[in-house]
Amino acid sequence: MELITRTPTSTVVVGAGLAGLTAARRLVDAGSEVTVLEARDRLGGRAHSVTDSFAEGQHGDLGAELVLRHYDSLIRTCGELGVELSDPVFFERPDTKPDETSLEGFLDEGRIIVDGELLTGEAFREVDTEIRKALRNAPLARHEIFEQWTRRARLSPRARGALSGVLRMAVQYDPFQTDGQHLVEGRLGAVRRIVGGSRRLVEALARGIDIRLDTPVLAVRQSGGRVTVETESGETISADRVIVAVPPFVVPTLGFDPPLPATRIGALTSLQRASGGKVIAQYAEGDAVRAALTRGVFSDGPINIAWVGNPYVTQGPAVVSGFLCGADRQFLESDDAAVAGLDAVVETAVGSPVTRIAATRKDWTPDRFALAMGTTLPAAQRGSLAAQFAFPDRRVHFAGDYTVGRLSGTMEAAVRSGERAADEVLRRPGRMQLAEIDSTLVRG
Ligand SMILES: Cc1cc2nc3c(=O)[nH]c(=O)nc-3n(C[C@H](O)[C@H](O)[C@H](O)COP(=O)(O)OP(=O)(O)OC[C@H]3O[C@@H](n4cnc5c(N)ncnc54)[C@H](O)[C@@H]3O)c2cc1C
Repeated sequence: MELITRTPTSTVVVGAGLAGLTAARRLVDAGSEVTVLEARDRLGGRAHSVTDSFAEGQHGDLGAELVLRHYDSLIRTCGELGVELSDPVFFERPDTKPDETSLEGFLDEGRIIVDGELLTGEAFREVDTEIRKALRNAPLARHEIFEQWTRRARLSPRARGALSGVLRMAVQYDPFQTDGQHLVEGRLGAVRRIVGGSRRLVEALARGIDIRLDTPVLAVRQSGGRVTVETESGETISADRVIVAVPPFVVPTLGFDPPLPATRIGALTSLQRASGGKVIAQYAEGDAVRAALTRGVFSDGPINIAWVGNPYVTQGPAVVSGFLCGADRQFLESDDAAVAGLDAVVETAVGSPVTRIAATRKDWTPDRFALAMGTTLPAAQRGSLAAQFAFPDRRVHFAGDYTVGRLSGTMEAAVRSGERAADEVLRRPGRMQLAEIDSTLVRG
């Protein structure tokens, strides 16, 4: 049953990441009046491409980069906006068999570094055989923590080391925090990039939208059928609806009046944080680096994986992205340690010294507008958690990569959530489901 109501005409979107920009784009395209308030002096949030110090106009992505084959909404959006995607690269072995787990798909000669040694020949075969035997004889139980499984299955330190890099490909947690389910379900498959960096999508989404940068939001207040957003500088902006599209760990830093329900706060504060970020460097020996690292090289060190960030560039220097994730604060906090760590991974993979042209690094954990790289919702509860996070609170809607179940913590989740939040605002113009009446009209 539906009730005829006034069509919402104005919306404030808080946060100009992929979720907020997707929502704003959809609303503007539907003829709505939209204002986006963004805390930073730039767009994109955790989709952040940088070019400044790199030679030959190359870029690096300090945040989101890999576009997976099942990113349907993102791939469609790129198509609609004329944003080019690269050809795919396989990180897993392209010949991975249907009955192999994604973890087995990553077991590949010459692509895993343990204790500073690239596993090739007999050394690789030993580790490969041991891991496959362990998976067969003591299969990972559903939701068993990865570290627990390596002990139950009596893996040698070398095999554990090999897998500690591989497992952080799936989620950026430490082995003692990673649900083994993430490693056995699904496949990464072919991986594409946004040509020119994630900023190309960000710029295309933002075109023609009223966006105010350097405008951190302090509080969101609902009363009298309107929502008022208060900024840190004391400005207030009223609208029919608000879409809050900030990262999950930032939501508890905003004031909500009336306060958010206890269940939502409880769920938000229980989320696991993926700490860390990326170190990116450009190397002069482009061909050698491309040959060794285009499909990614795993390591048991703090840089768990490094890959060529611009594989569609086939000449000149190569840009390499290294993931810095986990609890090793020394690496997360020091430019020198992070860059030296990436150099070591690249040199080991290439097998000879390399010349670094430029480098940059970002740790997202202390960044007050992110407070982490992100989160992957726990496999066992992701459906219920995502439903809770996505549920509107009267006139306040929520978007962001944590409000989508299976793909939480990805660009695809951010885009899908933005579309969903915009549709909530636009839905059935002038009509409201009976179930929403209490929350949006009676209590609002
Ligand atoms: C290092 C790293 C690598 C990644 N790699 C990949 C990858 O390869 N593939 C992939 O799919 N995903 C990847 N991700 C995840 C991806 O970046 C995110 O899932 C996605 O960008 C999240 O978009 P979002 O809009 O939900 O959040 P965000 O991008 O974080 O956007 C939220 C916005 O809200 C703003 N904001 C925060 N607080 C306030 C406030 N008080 N007032 C106003 N604005 C505020 C922020 O500044 C930000 O712009 C990676 C992330 C990181 C950090």
